[in-house]
Amino acid sequence: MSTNIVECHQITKHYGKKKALDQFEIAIPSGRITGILGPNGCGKSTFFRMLTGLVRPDAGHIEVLGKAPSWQTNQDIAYLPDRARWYPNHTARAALEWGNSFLPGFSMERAIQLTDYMDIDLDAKVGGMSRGQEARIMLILCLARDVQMIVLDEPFTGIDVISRETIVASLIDYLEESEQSVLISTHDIQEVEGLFDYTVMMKEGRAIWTGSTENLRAEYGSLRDVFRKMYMKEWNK
Ligand SMILES: Nc1ncnc2c1ncn2[C@@H]1O[C@H](COP(=O)(O)OP(=O)(O)OP(=O)(O)O)[C@@H](O)[C@H]1O
Repeated sequence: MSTNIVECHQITKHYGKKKALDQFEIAIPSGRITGILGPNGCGKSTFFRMLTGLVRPDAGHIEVLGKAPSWQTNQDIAYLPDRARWYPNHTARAALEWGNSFLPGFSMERAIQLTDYMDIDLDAKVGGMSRGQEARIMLILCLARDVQMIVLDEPFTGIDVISRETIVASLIDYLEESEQSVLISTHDIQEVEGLFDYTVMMKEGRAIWTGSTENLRAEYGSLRDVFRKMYMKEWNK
């Protein structure tokens, strides 16, 4: 198998007349925490849905973990869709029990450790939790799986800065021990800048920069500066 977990060549995807991905070209190495960064509507979720076999390209070629994505990809990838919510009347424990019954590679032991680590009361109902606590449960459902790849679509949206800092710190600590490859999309780089060791910058359905975050910083300054340039259309690459 190649050392890249994801390879996309000349991917195009339309929704009606709207072009969501435009000759999208990318190679993502394994074992990294990769940030997929870009403004609203640049195609991040479309790319993630394609990785998990939920959408197909109109043209081009995609390989994930050395194979074309399909419904079986669920065996190898833990995917957190954007705007994912859990049933409000269920407890955190019920969410984990569901994960244990239905998600391939799920470890109840690891899930319980993570709830302890992320300070979640197992007997609390999700409906009575804060947005940040619920987000942690959705993350735990992904992180407790022994899969090669974890894909998190906008996991920090709507979460306040303090909770976000806590979640990011837990993620960094937890993933340091792991050999899993993690892809995280965000349009808001505040407080997550230290999380990514590999970065893909997207704009208007294209990957406009891909490489180690260290190289990106050396070339252009902080991710925040790069982002600002993108928004202000100063980016000519
Ligand atoms: N099911 C759909 N039907 C029609 N248009 C869609 C659909 N899904 C996405 N789009 C459009 O495709 C483009 C890319 O959307 P996508 O959700 O992939 O971007 P994104 O970068 O994830 O955005 P955000 O950060 O706002 O979640 C947008 O213009 C969006 O409106």
